[in-house]
Amino acid sequence: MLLMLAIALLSIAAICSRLGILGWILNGLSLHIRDAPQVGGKKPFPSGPRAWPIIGHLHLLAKRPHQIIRDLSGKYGPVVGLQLGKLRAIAVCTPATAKEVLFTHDKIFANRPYFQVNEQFLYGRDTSVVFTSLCPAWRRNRKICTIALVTPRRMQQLEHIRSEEVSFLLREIYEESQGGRKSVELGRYVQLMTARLTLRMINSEARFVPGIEGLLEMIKEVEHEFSSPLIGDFIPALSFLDVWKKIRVRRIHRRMDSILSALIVKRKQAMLNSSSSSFDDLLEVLLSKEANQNGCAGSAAVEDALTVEEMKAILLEILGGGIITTALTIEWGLAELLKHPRCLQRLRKEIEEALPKKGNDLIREEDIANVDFLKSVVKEVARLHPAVPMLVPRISTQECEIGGYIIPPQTLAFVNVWGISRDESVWPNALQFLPERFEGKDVELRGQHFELLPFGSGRRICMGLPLAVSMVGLTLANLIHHFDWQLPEGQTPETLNMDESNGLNLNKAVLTMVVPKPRFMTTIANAPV
Ligand code: HEM
Repeated sequence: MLLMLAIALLSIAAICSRLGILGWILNGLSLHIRDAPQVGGKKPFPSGPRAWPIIGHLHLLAKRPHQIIRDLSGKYGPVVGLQLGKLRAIAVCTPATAKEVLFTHDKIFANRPYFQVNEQFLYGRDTSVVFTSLCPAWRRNRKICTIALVTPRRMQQLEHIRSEEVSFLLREIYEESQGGRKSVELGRYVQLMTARLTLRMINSEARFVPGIEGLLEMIKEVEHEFSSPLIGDFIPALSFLDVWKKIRVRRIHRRMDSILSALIVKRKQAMLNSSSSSFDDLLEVLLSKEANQNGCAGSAAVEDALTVEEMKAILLEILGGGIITTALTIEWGLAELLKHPRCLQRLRKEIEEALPKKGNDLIREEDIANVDFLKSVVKEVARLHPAVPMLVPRISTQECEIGGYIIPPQTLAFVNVWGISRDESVWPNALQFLPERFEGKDVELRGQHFELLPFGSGRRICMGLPLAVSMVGLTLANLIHHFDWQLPEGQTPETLNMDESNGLNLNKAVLTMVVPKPRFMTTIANAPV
């Protein structure tokens, strides 16, 4: 995981300590990052736990770092200081310090750190959105994607795709469970749905493209590699340990590249063949900005033109950024509702009361726009199970002050939104699933409330937020309206496993197996394929 380095070094350490050598040396050499004396009332750098020689705290990030950082913050306070090989880092763990990073010093922390894996997957530096530094290319790419995918107007235009995909999900679950006779792995079908949806927004012709399972698996492989930077990024002298990972990344990248290249070539051909038709998707928008030999795109300025590599990098990030995160949130959401049948019943009742004609039709977004309890459920799921628990890391460009500490430039910053959500002093009964806590409260997911930040905040806030929130609400509403959910034999709501597994995203450790008993046979049987 995050650091193969830690594993490699720990294995070396394990072997050596068996020989009785290294354990002794490391123990003697380990450092404590301590509060240095205050200068003018400010403290130079936040304290942290003992750092190992060379690797510092890299080993702490190897497994569920958000949990480890939360525990450390209990001991070291709202800002934990870390040393990750050659890089200094802070992890902020309270709404006030998160606000300082994401709002007060938004511009200073609006850059992403550079890792070699990103450069390899994304065809160079600053080619896309998520891992691009704060530069004109980032602004341009983010604007292109926002306009093509998630402005209010675009959300409205693409509503039919979201509905069709939810409808298809209902039918697929129905069929796979043989009409409610056997259990299904919910997360898998939800991931396939979000994958199909994203692919259709990128390529409107992709509706019946086979091989979505293969693409999903590849995206998971890409994400897995992204989640563990190379050792050389932190300790250049040890970059020889990266050799296998580099080979693996090159292989996956080549496979992914051939898919993206084929997509672009096919579309260019289709655009040549049909001068009039409009594809109305992200691919079309990107290709309309393709740079010609002079580096321009039609009449657009040079800086507005995109190279083919930039297009592929953007496509890869949109595929990688939205599919798993949205699916995980839906899966955690249904699992919480199954664990809390009272909430499920209340939600079902309030949805049904809001429907224009009760019965078996697919629920549309407009039907549930005013169901406040659904909004509360979505917020509560995102609070307890933020799919990206420590946001995407930022890096500072100037010296600034966080939590009374002076933070030098080039410091990595993690915002532990998972930890903030589970802090009893911020959220009473923090570990309980209580959607009611949002009733009558003006707390939204859009990054203005620093106690609730599953999508981040500031200029680097999640670009896909409106899409993600709509899909989570729409899917949960339809799943509980169209099915009665039973747990497989021997399981009860109380024993439903809610453990987290390891990884960049907040995956469930144990698959959610459920038996969906259809409530209205006709809708599901007639759902479009
Ligand atoms: C429940 C689903 C999702 C969650 C929890 C989520 C979460 C996040 C988080 C935490 C960030 C980093 C924010 C920060 O650094 O402050 C982010 C960035 C981003 N997300 Fe999402 N995301 C989700 C869905 C999506 C979807 C559906 C898309 C695209 C269609 C998307 C596209 C992006 C992009 C492009 C960025 C980079 C923004 C930038 O750096 O300027 N996300 N997301």
